[in-house]
Amino acid sequence: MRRAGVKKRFLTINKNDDDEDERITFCYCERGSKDSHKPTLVFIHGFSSDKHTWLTVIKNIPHSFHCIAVDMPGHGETTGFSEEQVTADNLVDNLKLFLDELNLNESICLVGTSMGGSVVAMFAAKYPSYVKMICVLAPVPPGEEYETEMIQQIRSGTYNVLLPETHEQFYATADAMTTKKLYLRRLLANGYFKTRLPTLDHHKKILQLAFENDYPNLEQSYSQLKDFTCPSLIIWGRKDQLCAVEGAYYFSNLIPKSEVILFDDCGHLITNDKPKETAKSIVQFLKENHSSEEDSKTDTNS
Ligand SMILES: CCCCCCCCCCCCCCCC(=O)OC(CO)CO
Repeated sequence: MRRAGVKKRFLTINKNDDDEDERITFCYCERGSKDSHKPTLVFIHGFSSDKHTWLTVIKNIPHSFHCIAVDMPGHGETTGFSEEQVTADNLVDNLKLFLDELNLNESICLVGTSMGGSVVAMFAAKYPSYVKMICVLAPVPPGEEYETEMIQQIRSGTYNVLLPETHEQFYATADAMTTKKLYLRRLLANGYFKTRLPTLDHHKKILQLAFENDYPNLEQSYSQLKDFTCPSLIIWGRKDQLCAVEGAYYFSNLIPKSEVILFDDCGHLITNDKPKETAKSIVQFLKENHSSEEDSKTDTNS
């Protein structure tokens, strides 16, 4: 792998022994191993992105933390899904399968960005016992109240800032999504047009279906978070043009034990614009919330 200590792994799951079509292979990056004293950090990327988006953050997290960044169905090197299967419900349930297979079913901190943040929020609403804490970075807020011009343009088919097709559009996307030039350089270096253009139609289809089927139900899908009692960290960039920063307060009003951090000079791609600050915020949040619980355990034992 590109960074020291981070290994790339594959995990195949047979959902149905009699049917090869129901075999899925997750690809993920892992650093360290499970530690009974600390929650494992599991990272979920956004739409048309992949596990590598987290490397900038993970490299700023102390090595004592077990970290996993997984490619979600329909993305990266995870295989075995058709576009129609990449729905919010499926992403949530397949994430559960993945975690079950790795025995990570009670003490994780689930971290997600953008569409991945939405998946994390829905996962916590549906399977609260799996998580100790969640951290969402600019998840998609529900409804027209929070709808930005960019979301409107994507939804109406006028212009899709998330899937640039020409160099000109690519620069416009970089300008709109990030305050740092790094994003641009990294993607160009990786050959954006070589790696992304072949998947363009595939991602167009996934996004179109998400807007048709999942977007109208977001409020409903998030609603159970009102009973979610685990500590939740909400991170947003003040210069986010895609998911309105006011969404941070939608989530903090919904989730009982939540905390908001807003970054100045930060666009929608938080892992690109504020990798160090994001890592620092997550680690501090983990320490504050996890150690207090350990302390109280020690107190009752003594
Ligand atoms: C298929 C599951 C549906 C889940 C629920 C979400 C439903 C609404 C999706 C539409 C809104 C899409 C905006 C996402 C932006 C994003 O993810 O940005 C990436 C860069 O492209 C950041 O890394």
